[in-house]
Amino acid sequence: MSYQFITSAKLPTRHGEFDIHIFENDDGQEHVMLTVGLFAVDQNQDHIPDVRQDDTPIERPLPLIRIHSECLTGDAFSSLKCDCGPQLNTAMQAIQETGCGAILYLRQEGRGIGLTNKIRAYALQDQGHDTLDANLMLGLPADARIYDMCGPMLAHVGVDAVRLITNNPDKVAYLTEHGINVVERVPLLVGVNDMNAEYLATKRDRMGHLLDKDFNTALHLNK
Ligand SMILES: Nc1nc2c(ncn2[C@@H]2O[C@H](COP(=O)(O)OP(=O)(O)OP(=O)(O)O)[C@@H](O)[C@H]2O)c(=O)[nH]1
Ligand SMILES: [Zn+2]
Repeated sequence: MSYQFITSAKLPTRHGEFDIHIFENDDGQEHVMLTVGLFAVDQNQDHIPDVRQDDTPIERPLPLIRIHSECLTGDAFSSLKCDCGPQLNTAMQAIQETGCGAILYLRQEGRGIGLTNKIRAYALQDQGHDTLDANLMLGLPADARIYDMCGPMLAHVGVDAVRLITNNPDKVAYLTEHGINVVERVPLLVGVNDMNAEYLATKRDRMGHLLDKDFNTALHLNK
C-alpha cells in the first residue's frame, strides 16, 4: 500500500494552532497528521533549513509524537468506556507545550475492525465479555491495525527520531523495525474512570500494554 500527501492547512484548536495534513492510501482512505514546529521536506514548500549559513547544524527538540487510532465514541462523543478522548486531548496539549511534534490520527476505528464491529463488540461487552474476548467472539482479531502509513507521514516532515507517547509496545516495535528511532517512550495514563478501569486492565493483563498495576490509584492525571 502506498500513501500520498494530499493537502495541508492551519488548524486553530483550543490547545493551540496546528498544521493539519491529509494523506490518502491507494484505496482513497484518509489519514490525518497534526503538526507543530515541523515542516514539509518537499522542495516546493517553505521549510526550516537544517543548517545555518555558516553550515553549523541547527539544534531542534526531538519531536513528541502520538500515534492515535480513531475512536469516534471516545474522541467525538466523550465515551467513558475507553481512555481515547482524554489521551488525544492530553497529547495535543503536550505537543503544543513542547512546540515540536505531531499527532498521527489513523483512521482505523475499533483497533481496525471498524465502527460497526466495535459496536457489536460493545454489545457483547454489555453482556459481560471483555474487550479482547468480544473481538474474538465475533471472529475478528484482537487488534487488526497496521502502522505502515506512519513512516511516509513522518518522512513528509523529515522526522526519523521521536519521543513516542504510548503504552502500546506494538507501536514502539513497529517504528523501530521500520527505521524510526524511538529515543524515548512517554507513558500516557489519563481519563481513568470506573467504566474503563476493566478495559484498561484487559489491555494491561491480556494485550501487553505497559500500564502500571496501580493505574486505578492517583497515579493518573484526570483530564
Ligand atoms: N475493538 C475494540 N476497539 C476498541 C475498544 N475500545 C477502544 N477501541 C479502539 O482502540 C483503539 C485505541 O487506539 P489508541 O488510542 O491508538 O491506543 P492503544 O493502541 O490502546 O495504545 P496507547 O498508545 O497506549 O493509547 C481505537 O481505535 C479505539 O476505537 C473496544 O472495546 N473494542
Ligand atoms: Zn476509545
